[in-house]
Amino acid sequence: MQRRGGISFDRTDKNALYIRMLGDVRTRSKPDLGRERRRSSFPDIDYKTFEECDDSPRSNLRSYTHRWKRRRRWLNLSLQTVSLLDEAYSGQARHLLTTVTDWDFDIFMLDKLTNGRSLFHLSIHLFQHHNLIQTFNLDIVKLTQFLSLVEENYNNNPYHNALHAADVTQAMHCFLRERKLGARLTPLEVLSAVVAAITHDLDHPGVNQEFLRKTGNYLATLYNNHSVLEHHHWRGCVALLRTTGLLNHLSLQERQDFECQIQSLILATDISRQNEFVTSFKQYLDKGDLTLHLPASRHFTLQIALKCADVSNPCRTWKVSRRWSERVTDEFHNQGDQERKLKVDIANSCDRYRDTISRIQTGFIQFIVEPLFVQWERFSPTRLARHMINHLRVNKQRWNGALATELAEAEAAAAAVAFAESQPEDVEMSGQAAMDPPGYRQAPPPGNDPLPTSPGVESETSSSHRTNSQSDDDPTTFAEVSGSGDIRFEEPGPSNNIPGHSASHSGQWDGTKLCNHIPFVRSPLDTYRAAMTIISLHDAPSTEDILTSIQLDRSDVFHSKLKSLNGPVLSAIVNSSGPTLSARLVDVGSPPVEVLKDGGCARVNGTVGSVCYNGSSRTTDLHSGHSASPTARTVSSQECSKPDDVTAKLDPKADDKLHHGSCATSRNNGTHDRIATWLQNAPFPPSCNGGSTHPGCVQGKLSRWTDISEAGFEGNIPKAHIAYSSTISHEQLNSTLPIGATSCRKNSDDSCRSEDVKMDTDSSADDEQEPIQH
Ligand SMILES: Nc1ncnc2c1ncn2[C@@H]1O[C@@H]2COP(=O)(O)O[C@H]2[C@H]1O
Ligand SMILES: [Zn+2]
Repeated sequence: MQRRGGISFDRTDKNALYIRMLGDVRTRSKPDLGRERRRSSFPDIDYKTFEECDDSPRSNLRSYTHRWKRRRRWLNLSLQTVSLLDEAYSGQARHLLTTVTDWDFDIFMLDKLTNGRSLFHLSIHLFQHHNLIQTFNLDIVKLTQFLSLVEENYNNNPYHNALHAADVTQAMHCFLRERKLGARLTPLEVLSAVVAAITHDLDHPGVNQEFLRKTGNYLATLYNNHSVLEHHHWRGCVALLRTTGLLNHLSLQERQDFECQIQSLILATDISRQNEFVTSFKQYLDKGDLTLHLPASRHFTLQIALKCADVSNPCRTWKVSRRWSERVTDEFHNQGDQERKLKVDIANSCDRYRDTISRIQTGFIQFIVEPLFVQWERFSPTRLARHMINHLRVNKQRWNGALATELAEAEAAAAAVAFAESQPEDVEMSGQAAMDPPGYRQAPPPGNDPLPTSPGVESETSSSHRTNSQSDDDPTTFAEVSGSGDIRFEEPGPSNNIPGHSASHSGQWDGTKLCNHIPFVRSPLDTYRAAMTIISLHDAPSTEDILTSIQLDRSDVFHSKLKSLNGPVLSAIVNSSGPTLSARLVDVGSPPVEVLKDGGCARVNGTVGSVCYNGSSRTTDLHSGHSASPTARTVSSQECSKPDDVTAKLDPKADDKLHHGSCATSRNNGTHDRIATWLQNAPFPPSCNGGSTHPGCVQGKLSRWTDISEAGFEGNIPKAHIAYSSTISHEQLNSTLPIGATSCRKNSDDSCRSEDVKMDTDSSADDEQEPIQH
C-alpha cells in the first residue's frame, strides 16, 4: 500500500485502482446515509471502488458478472479471516485496538480507520480478548454474520447509531476489566454483558418513547408504553441470535437463560428507571450488601455497569465528550422539529429554540450522570473511576461556563432590544450602536476553549420572538456587565419614571412595564412573573440566578421544562437585599409532581422544597414521623407581633421553626383555612410603614394570607402567590395579580392591608384580625 496525504492506493490490478480517501469515508453514523444503504453487509467504500473503478468497456451482462465475481472473491476473502479490516487501515486499526482497555480510547478514530465499522471490529476484538469464541465454541461465520447484522440494524441517527453502541461496548469492556467486578464474573456473564452492550440500542428510531406514544406508533402499543424502545432492542437482539443460530449448540435452557439475562440488562438502560437503580445501588453500598459471589448481585452490578456505560459520554475527554453532546442534541432537536410539524407537545430537551446544548448537558450531567458515577466510584474506587469523574467535572464546568455565557448574551440581547425599542423612531442609529445601550458592554467570554454552539439554536430572546411592543413611557434599561460577568441593571434616569411610581423608589423601576420587552409575555400572570424576574435582576446574586429567572419566565415552556429536569421543583426566592423576587429551581431529588407556585412549597420523596429567603434555595428533609403533608405548616398566633417566635410545624407534633419565606396555613376564625408566605425583613412600600396596623404587615415584615378556598391546592401544593413588591404600584400590582393571590393595598389612612384579589369587597373584615389557630 502506498500513501499520499489523505489518499492511499490500496492495490492495483489489471482493471482497477483501489483508492481510499480518508475524507470520503462514509460513516454509518452520518444521518444522511440512506436506510437502504445500511442494509449492505460490507463497507460502502468497497462497493464504491468496485463499481466506479471498473470502467472497462464490456456488455452490461459481462460487466455485471465480472463485478459479481470480483465481489464474491472479495467476500470469500473477507470471511476467511476474523477481521474484515481492509488492508490499508487494518494495521492502524489493529494497533488502536490494542489500547481498547484505555478509558481515553478514541472510538471516533476507530470508526474512521474501519470505514464506519467500529462496532463490528471492536466486537470481534472483544470476543477474542475475553476468549469467548473458544469458551463457547462459537462458529466464526455465525459470529461474523451476527455482528454484521447487529451493525446493519443500527439506524443512521445522529446519536443512537452503531457508533454509540461501539462506544458503550468499549466502556462496558473497561468496567469488565475492573478488578472488583471482572474477577468474579462467569464467562456466561461476560458474554451476556458484551452482547447486551453491543445490541442495547438496536434499531433505535432516533426518537424517544414519548414520541412513539404521542404519534400512535405500533411499538408503543405492542409494549404497552412500558420500556418500549428497550423491549424493541432486546427483541431485535434475540431475533438476530436466532436467525444466525449463533448459540444453537447450547441447550434450550441455556439459550433461554441467556436471552433472559440480555433482556434484563437491556431493560435496565431505560433512562426513566434511573432513580430506581441509583437508589438501590446506593442502598446496597450503604449497607455493604453487594456481595459479588451471589449471581443476583453480580447481575445487578452488570445492570449498573451497562447503565454507566450508556451514559458515560460526559466522562470522556472533553474533545470526545463534546462530539457526543453535539450528536445527542442534534437528535433531540430533530425530534422536536418533527413534533412541531405534527403539532404535538415538544418533548423535553427537544426544542431547538429553547434547549441549547449547554442547557441539556448541564442538566444531564447534574441529574443523571453525576449521581450514578459517584456511586460507581464508591463501588469501585479505582484509578479508572477517578479518571472518569475528573473528566466529568471538567466537562461539567465547561458546560456550566458555556451556559452562563449563553444566557448572559441572551439577556444582554434582550436589554439591547429593549433599549433600541425605547428610542424615538426619528433618532437614527445604525449597526451595533443601535443595539448597545449606554453603559452596556459585551460580556467577555470565559477563558476556556471556544465552546460548541448548537446548530440552529437561536437566542431565546432574539427579536424574532417578540410579541409585545413598547409604549412611550416605558423605562429604559441599561445593562452593564460587571467584571465578574454578572449582569446588573442600572437605574433608569429620572425622565423614565413611570406614572404612579413612587419617586422614593428610584432605586427600582416598574417591572410590569419593563416586562413588556420580554417577548414571551402573554397573559397577566406571565406579565407578573416577568416583572418579578426583571426586578430580581437588580439584586440577583449571580448570573446563574438571573438566568434561571429568565428561563422560568418563559412560561410557555417552563411547565414542560420543569418536568424535564428530572428532579428540580420550581420555587421562588426573595432576595435578601430587597423586596424582589427571583425564581430558582430547588433540587429535591426526584421528578416533581407539580409545578410549584410562587411562595409555595413542595414535597418530593421525603424532601421539602420551599420558597426561601436570603437568596438561597432551601430544601428540607422530612424526617420520618413528620406529616405526610409538609406543605401544610402551622404558624402560631404570635406571628403578627413576634415574628421570630413563629413556629412552624411539619405536623402538629413537630416543633420546627417556620423558615423565612416558607408556607404556613392557618385557620381564620375557625371558618376557613388560609395560607401565607412568610417573609422576613421585606421592606414595605413607604405607604405601609410596616407595623401592625394591618395584618399583612408586621414590624417591617410581611406575611400574606390567601384564602385557601380561593387559592386552593394543586395536588398537595398550596397556591400561595407572592403578591408584594414595592416596585410595582398597587394599582398595577392588582391589575396583574393572578386570581387567588393576595395583594397589599393602600387603605385610606395610607396603611396597607392584605387582600385577596378576588375578594375586594369582603376580605377587609377578615383582614382586620388574624386569629390563628393551631
Ligand atoms: N450527553 C448527553 N446529553 C443528554 N442526554 C444524553 C447524553 N448521553 C445520553 N443521553 C441520554 O441518555 C439516554 C441513555 O439511554 P439511551 O441511549 O437510550 O438514550 C440516551 C439519551 O437520551
Ligand atoms: Zn444507549
